[in-house]
Amino acid sequence: MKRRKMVVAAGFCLSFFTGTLMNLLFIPGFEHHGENQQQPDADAPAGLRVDELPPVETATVGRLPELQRQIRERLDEVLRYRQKRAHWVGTGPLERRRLMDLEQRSEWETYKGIGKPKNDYDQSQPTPAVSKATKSHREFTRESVLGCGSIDNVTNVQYLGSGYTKAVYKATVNSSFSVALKSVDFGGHDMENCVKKYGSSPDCYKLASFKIVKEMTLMESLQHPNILKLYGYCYQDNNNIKDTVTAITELGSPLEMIQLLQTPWEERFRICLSLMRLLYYLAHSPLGSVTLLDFRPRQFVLVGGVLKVTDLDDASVEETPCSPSSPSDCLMEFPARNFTLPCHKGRCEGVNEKRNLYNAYRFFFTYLLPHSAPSALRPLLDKIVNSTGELIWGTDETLVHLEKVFIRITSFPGSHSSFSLLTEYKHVSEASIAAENYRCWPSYQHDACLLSVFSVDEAIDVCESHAQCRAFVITNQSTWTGHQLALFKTGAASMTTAPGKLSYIRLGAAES
Ligand SMILES: Nc1ncnc2c1ncn2[C@@H]1O[C@H](COP(=O)(O)OP(=O)(O)OP(=O)(O)O)[C@@H](O)[C@H]1O
Repeated sequence: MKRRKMVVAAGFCLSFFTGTLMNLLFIPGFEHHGENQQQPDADAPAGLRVDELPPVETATVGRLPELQRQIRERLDEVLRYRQKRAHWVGTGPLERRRLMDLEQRSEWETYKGIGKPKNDYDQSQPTPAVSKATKSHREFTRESVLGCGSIDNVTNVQYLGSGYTKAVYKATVNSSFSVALKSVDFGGHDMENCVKKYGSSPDCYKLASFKIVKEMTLMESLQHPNILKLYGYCYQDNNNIKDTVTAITELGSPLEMIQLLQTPWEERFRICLSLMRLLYYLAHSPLGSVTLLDFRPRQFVLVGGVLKVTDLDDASVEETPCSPSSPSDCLMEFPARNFTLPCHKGRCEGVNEKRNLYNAYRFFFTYLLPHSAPSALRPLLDKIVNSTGELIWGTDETLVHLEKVFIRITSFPGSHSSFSLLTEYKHVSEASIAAENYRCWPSYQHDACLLSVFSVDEAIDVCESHAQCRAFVITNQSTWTGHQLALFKTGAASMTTAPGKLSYIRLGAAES
């Protein structure tokens, strides 16, 4: 943690003086090959200084074949995904480029070819726009594919987060387009532990960078609205490490569970529905049934209220092998309970989708679904939560039930609606109430009571249920489900003209 902060601090100090991303963060991938190499900086964290690493000790030399074996395994895994993808569909531009690289290299050499564009461009593709800074073979930029040239002059760089292996930064490309830049965190736990054990920074980098390469491969192979988009990548030398990789992806905001618990139910439901649509896709993906082995909320981000998975380096398509005579082969263990799945044709049946589903239950559904849900939907939601918690349903059936909830909330009034008291409210068209706010929960606005309602009837019922409510405004905004947002008020003295808005004042309520 301390080291992480050092990296960030050093990065921001440097950025202040130079204004370039390269100097900013020491993100691998921003040093120009062939240009003046960055001199080791006194402020740079030790983990980044390959030239200052202690010599490889005799004790670590014997362990290097082990490190090479791990690198080899990661390479093989990426190649397997690539083959599956190639069998499945014609390749996209990024993938095509990588496949061309792979074809032309010896197998062992391929680790550094993955993701790296060749010198010459595929003639069947439009000529890339090569900027002044994109003269080396490391550069490629196409209309739809970002490369090193696109991130040379990024602005507004901000540290977003880091995990065991990677560090992620937000940056603006062309002063207009925000992206996330993901690279190996040289000061992170993964690199630090590896270098401590094996003493070889370039090899440890290679091992760690395969996580990014795998993630990029999966992002390209698995195209879904709930999987973060890969915009491109950049391979460049960084200090003494060749071919460091930076993935350029869609930008999201990290998921904060505490914050989510305070958001209106409709938004929480949206996240659960997004997640279930993702799990359905993963269960039937072109690569096979994909499981997310590391399924914590921090592996997801929100993009405009939609949940997207960002961390794919722990995704797997391997289905646990089993023998029918050994039921424990298919034991799926979680902290609070275990499940034993059937063994079918030598594989634990549905293990990948069931693992995802139970994780969705324990990290998301149980917290986000029932809590302050409309009462009319409670039976259906309780059934979803119970069935996923017991793994009674598979992914398909769970999605069907969540889609049913979605249809109900978009077609029928919410739970509040019981009977109309419309005659007890005075209706004023083209009017809003500027002040007289009070707070309620769970509001779309922290200092006011802004709730989603299906109809005026429902807004009246809400107002009747709040002791402070004397009036409300039906705004011209709506939520993602199409429900209107209504602003509840303690009075109507501050009423003003407001085109498109409707105010309702409780009869008998003070208007002045
Ligand atoms: N595209 C993105 N937009 C916004 N934030 C992101 C994005 N990608 C990742 N993050 C944030 O950066 C953090 C680290 O990214 P990531 O999970 O890929 O790294 P990691 O080293 O694999 O982490 P872990 O130890 O969880 O496996 C994430 O927890 C997330 O909060």
